[in-house]
Amino acid sequence: MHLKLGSLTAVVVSSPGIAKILLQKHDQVFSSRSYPGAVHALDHHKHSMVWLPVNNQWRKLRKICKERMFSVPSLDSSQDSRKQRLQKLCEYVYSCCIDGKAVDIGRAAFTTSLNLMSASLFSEEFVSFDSGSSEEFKEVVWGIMESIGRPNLADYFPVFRVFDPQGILRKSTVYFGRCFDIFEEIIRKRLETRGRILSVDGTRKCDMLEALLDINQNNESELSILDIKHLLLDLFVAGADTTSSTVEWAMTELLRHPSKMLKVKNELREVIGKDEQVRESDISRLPYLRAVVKETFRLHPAAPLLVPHKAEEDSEIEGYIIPRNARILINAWAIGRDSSTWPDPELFTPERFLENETDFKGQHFELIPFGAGRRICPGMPLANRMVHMMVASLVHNFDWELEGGLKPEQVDLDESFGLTLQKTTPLKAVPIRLR
Ligand SMILES: CC(C)C1=CCC2=C(CC[C@H]3C(C)(C)CCC[C@]23C)C1
Repeated sequence: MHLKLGSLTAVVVSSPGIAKILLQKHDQVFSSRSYPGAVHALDHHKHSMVWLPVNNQWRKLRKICKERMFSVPSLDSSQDSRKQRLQKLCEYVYSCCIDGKAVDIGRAAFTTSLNLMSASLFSEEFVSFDSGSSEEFKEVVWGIMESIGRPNLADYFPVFRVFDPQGILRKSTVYFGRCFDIFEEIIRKRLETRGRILSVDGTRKCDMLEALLDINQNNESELSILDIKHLLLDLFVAGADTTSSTVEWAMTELLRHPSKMLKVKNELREVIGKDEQVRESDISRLPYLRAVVKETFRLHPAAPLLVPHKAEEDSEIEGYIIPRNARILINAWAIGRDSSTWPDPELFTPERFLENETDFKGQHFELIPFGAGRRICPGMPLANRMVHMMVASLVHNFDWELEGGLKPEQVDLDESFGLTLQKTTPLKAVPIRLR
């Protein structure tokens, strides 16, 4: 589809075949980014792995993510601190259970996602479920999502850019600045303790910040402290709301289909054991849980149009002319509901993934919630663990009743699209203690 958005030309791709051509076969021409004006805040576009074109700086950041932060050994080493944060989620849900209070699944998952990210990055807790302590960080990330998510007139009519008519650039600059202040404090404290620990060879933390500071301390030109702050900003914005909205959609679909909820519960009870907790290494032994997550990614991709690509030069694809500088939107949402690819696309049927090996890791273009090709989401390995572990913990440790005696078929699937695909009415469910 070709859209004229003000002075911007957009091309929307809604079929797996064309997505494969743009993201894999001809990915050189299409692997740059077309980005919203807000990304200029604090010159983020000059440092951000998400928004940089494919150049040496971009390759360097991707290499650090792949080898030092999201590799299996690196993720395994921060597994225990994530486990503690999941324990906190279960304690919070348990407290609601005792009070007979409903849980806002999306909000609880957002807090947990932030804590799982900060556990992996800094091995420390960031936000708590009740308001108050470091609520500020939650508010900052929320604010960034909100300000970037809103359509910006200046993006479609560049002549307005200098006026910043909706104040989006100004707000983003304030939010980014507050984020950087928080990161600066964490980095300063860590550099101090690192100095002491290295001298008395105490137990160093094994989190991603250690890996980043190792690189920075060895070769400042390789990765500056400023680069680290921009990278942390990308990771939190990319990893928090996307993970929590996916968990909320998964729980929504399971509450709409009690028989599927029961199948996940039974699989967890058989494989893990009634009184045991799920571990990240168990995920590969839980095929039905994995099928539920894949079906959630198919119907409710957190970034329905992925991250906008840009055509570097005029090109012809399957007879269509894509003009230079066109904004390319890959419609992962439509691809996941394409009736010529998926039988009964509207039905939530995880069973469809039990017969075949279709996966979401970028090989199968009919399921690309993380994108594909060289710009595929670098955080996918961590996202994969967080989503499976949050759904498994909520389902394995509690039974759930819909608030206000709502019937499963009454749970609505309305979507509101900000930056990520939000559920319009937050999912509220009452936890019933199993044991
Ligand atoms: C402006 C910066 C902080 C920023 C980084 C990453 C992102 C931003 C907005 C859109 C957002 C999603 C597409 C929802 C998921 C991946 C990360 C990304 C692309 C905003």
